[in-house]
Amino acid sequence: MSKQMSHLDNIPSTPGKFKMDKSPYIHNRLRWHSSLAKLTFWSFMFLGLILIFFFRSPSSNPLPQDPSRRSLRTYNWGGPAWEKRVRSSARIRSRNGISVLVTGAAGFVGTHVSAALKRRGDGVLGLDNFNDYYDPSLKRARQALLERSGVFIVEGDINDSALLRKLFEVVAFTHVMHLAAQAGVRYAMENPGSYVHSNIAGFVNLLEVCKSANPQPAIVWASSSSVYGLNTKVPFSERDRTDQPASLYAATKKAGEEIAHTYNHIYGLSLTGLRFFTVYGPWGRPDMAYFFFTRDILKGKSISIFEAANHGTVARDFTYIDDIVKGCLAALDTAEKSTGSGGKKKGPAQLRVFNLGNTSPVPVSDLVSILERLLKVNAKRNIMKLPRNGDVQFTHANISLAQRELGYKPSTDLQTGLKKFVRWYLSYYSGGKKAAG
Ligand SMILES: O=C(O)[C@H]1O[C@H](OP(=O)(O)OP(=O)(O)OC[C@H]2O[C@@H](n3ccc(=O)[nH]c3=O)[C@H](O)[C@@H]2O)[C@H](O)[C@@H](O)[C@H]1O
Repeated sequence: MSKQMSHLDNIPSTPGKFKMDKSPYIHNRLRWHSSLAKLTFWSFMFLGLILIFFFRSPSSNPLPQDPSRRSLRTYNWGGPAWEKRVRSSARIRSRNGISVLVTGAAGFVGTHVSAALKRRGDGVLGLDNFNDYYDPSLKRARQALLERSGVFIVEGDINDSALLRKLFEVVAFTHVMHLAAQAGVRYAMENPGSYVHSNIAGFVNLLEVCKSANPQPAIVWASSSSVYGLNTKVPFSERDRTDQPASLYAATKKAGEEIAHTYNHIYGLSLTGLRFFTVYGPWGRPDMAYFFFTRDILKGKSISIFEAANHGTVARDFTYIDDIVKGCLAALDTAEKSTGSGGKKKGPAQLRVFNLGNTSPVPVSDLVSILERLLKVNAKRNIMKLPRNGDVQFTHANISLAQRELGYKPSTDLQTGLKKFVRWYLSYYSGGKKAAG
């Protein structure tokens, strides 16, 4: 040890100043003491700086940035007043009505579906964790909208088994409309954990509680067009292969479909997966292209429009929210009862998957042209190669199965749907509200 010390000590700090002392041992000891004092001083300074940084850092906020950590937030639920609100919101107010737990109720599709169910007299209880994947104030505004129509949204996470069990204790839900998920194709590369947390762990947790509920509810849930991945056969049919996902988001939705199969097979849960195709409309998601293109065109910022190799067109089967809502309600109305009870299967149960698309793909550049006309502003177009981050070149739904079984018949073209979106956007973000992001 001392050998090593003197060796380190003898290395000159400044070249040319090296001089051997007559008493190297004493000299080295003095230098060692002063180094130790310096080291202690700087260590304290460093520690102090770390502490200051830690306490001032935004990551010590109660709402951290990482969604998987965000969902570890504790929520306040329970108590007689809370139970009363839950019961009242879930109370059926029409003959033959159903009582539905809607997860992700403050989300885009969740808000529209909850409002539609409530309008026709069904009992609706919302559940949402209000995470900040995108502007939470938009979720709060949707919550306020639902509140006015008598829908209560419980604040909590689908990973919280105690909360879910409590909800089923208070209300014997006939159906669950499961729309809570980590959405977005490209964000999966930034935060893969949040997809596993919500789309896989959260879904399994929900199914675990549903399988043990008595009676078991029938479950309709959001899968995605992205499960078709690299499939090139068009239009995409439910019979086509879905084993080549192009993003982790798609892989977690595909996993969800397999998990649904398992719970149907073992526990007799009635399960219907809906493969949504790029849903858009008023109260939409700010992370989606039509939404942030609108914001950026209005701000005069350039937008990136993706194109495939050799100037290939990138297109989406954009589907208007009202059509999707009709598909969701039809799926709930045609869902058969689950067959199990007390966690045991009593007989075979219904297992379905449907495409809910518009069956009329539109190139992204045409979407931009429509927005330009509606906004009366020319977009600053920046044509870019389709990045390799999960995007696929095109989507196109074959909807004949949904047509046959659900009476699903989309009726809104992109021009009409975007007109409604733009009208909402302009009114929502006027009056002091700022565009998200
Ligand atoms: O159907 C689904 O299951 C998914 O639909 C949606 O995914 P996508 O179809 O990828 O929608 P979205 O991001 O709006 O991009 C639209 C188009 O704009 C192109 N695009 C995108 C961004 C950009 O900067 N430039 C661009 O050209 C882009 O290449 C694409 O062609 C949902 O977000 C997703 O959660 C999931 O529900």
